[in-house]
Amino acid sequence: TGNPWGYGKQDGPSVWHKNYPVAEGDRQSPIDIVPHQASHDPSLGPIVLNYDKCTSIKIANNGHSVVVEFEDSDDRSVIQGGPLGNPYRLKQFHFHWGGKDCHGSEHTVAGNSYASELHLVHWNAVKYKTFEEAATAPDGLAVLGIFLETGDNHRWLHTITDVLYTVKFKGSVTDFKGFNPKCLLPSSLHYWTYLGSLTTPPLYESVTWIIVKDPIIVSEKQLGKFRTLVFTGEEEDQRTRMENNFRPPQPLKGRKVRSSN
Ligand SMILES: Cc1cc(C)cc(S(N)(=O)=O)c1
Ligand SMILES: [Zn+2]
Repeated sequence: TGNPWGYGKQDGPSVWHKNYPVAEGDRQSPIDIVPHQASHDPSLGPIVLNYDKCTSIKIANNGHSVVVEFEDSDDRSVIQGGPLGNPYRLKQFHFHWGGKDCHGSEHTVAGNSYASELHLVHWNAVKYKTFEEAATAPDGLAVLGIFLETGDNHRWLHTITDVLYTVKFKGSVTDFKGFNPKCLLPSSLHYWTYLGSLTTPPLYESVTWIIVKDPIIVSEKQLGKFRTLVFTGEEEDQRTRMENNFRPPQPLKGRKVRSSN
């Protein structure tokens, strides 16, 4: 029941390649985004989110992050436009964060980290029958990345931080209905986009990344509540705080990053 991988010295990003050789592949994520090297592509239209009918189901601690899962048996909540050739269905969202505010995001911008990064994960249900199948296809997933910066209190994030105590331990799950993640987006959806991978094992190279340029602002107190989660299960004697669950930037290997504008 041990963890096959983690974020520690012995099982962290620097050794993932031993069990997951794709870790050294040509389209790995995250990356450092250098704004002035991103090519502005006028053909890149706006990102369109249709989340009004989204159905959140539960919130869970999977031993790596805190995840909110959605009903994805039909096209009730999709992302489309931008670099995407068809609509992609919302499946879940989760976060990555640091032990201190100076780091925690996965993508960096001109070498700078944010305190946290929100990932809204979508899958190509037009071309693939299941999420699992899409997750192994080069055009299978689309992940919308939103940076979190500390400052004022975020007026809606409390809906999530108020229930984190119920999913403190790995394997815990709580009902979480009626949450629309649209409330976690910044006003402008200008973005960078590039072809990459899942940022945790199995690191499949199946993600079209759409990284929103503007961060959302959350308070240090709100972010601190994420750090009360633990990587370990209730039955384990270890209580390892869940923090620094981010992979550092990976080599670009000649990839182009495009900018919406
Ligand atoms: C393993 C894994 C699964 C999912 C759905 C999403 C990711 S990520 N962090 O690339 O968004 C990783
Ligand atoms: Zn993620």
